[in-house]
Amino acid sequence: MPEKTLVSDITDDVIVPGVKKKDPIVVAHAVSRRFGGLTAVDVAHLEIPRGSITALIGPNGAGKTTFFNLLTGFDKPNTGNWTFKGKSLAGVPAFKVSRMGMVRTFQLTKALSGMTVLENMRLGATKQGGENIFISLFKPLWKAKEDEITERAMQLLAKFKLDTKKDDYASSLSGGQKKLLEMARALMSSPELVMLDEPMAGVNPALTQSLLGHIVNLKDEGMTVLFVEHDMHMVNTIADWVVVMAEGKVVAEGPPSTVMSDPAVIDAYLGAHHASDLGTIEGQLEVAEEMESDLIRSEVEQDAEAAGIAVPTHEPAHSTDAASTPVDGEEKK
Ligand SMILES: Nc1ncnc2c1ncn2[C@@H]1O[C@H](COP(=O)(O)OP(=O)(O)OP(=O)(O)O)[C@@H](O)[C@H]1O
Repeated sequence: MPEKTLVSDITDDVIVPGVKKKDPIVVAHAVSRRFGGLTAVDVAHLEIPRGSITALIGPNGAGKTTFFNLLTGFDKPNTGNWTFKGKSLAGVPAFKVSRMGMVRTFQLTKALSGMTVLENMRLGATKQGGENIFISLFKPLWKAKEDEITERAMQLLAKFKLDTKKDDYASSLSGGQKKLLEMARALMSSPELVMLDEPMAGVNPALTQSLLGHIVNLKDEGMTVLFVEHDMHMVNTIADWVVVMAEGKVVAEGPPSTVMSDPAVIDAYLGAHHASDLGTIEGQLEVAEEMESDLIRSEVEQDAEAAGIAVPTHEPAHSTDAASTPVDGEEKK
């Protein structure tokens, strides 16, 4: 079990959606994005705590990926502003955002299939020598820069156990290995905030533990992590803080233990009209069966175990078994 950041290190305020953090790395305010008549994102206020692991959860279509796209400059909002390390990022294009230390991965990996693993890594390096006209004129200067980039790439590949695959085409990697490559590539720019969109989706169970370990390591190395995930076991295990979105809005936030049993969160997943009494273990078990997902499951399991009630097993909404592993990393978003 990774060491969790104390709630008192994150905030001293009463925990409500939009609560102020002691040391926020991102502060978003009044951010909205509409697609025709649909408001996909409508975040009144959200602060992401520095040096912690924050999970962004919510039902399908809640606006999580769209919010990621906005923060990282891959999409433009209709309204709002946000800062990263105190600097305004609204209107800053994606490549500049990553240079400023905020990088992201995608729900379906964007490893370039026709390039080798090492070439993919080298693309992740920012401020390459060839981009500077002065440096590009002097071979010793750009050669030294190139060597430095390759060395860093090889160090990261070794860490992610992909070094023996450096000359393989990215297309030959499994879904999980592509996720690892994407994470390793994101680290080429030495970011301060790493944003991961569904890091566990399509990953073979054999690699999930390794991926979890790598995410926890990012925090141990001083980085802030923000990740979107449907796998509630993962959220419970590694997140210090959980933000819940529904219909574009932040409906709840807090430490995993309280958020998972918050009726507003259960409503967000199930709709407001369900009969189960969430105040009882039996009621929680009914909800767990009804929603057919992992939400609140680990909480319920712990409570049920304590009360000696058997918990029926089920597949998570977003299966992580090998059968669901994408053949190739072609992106949907
Ligand atoms: N480019 C687009 N054009 C039109 N509608 C879009 C576009 N992108 C997203 N949407 C809509 O915006 C809403 C939010 O989508 P988004 O992908 O952000 O949700 P999500 O919470 O990431 O969902 P999931 O968990 O399924 O990935 C959805 O209703 C989606 O259909």
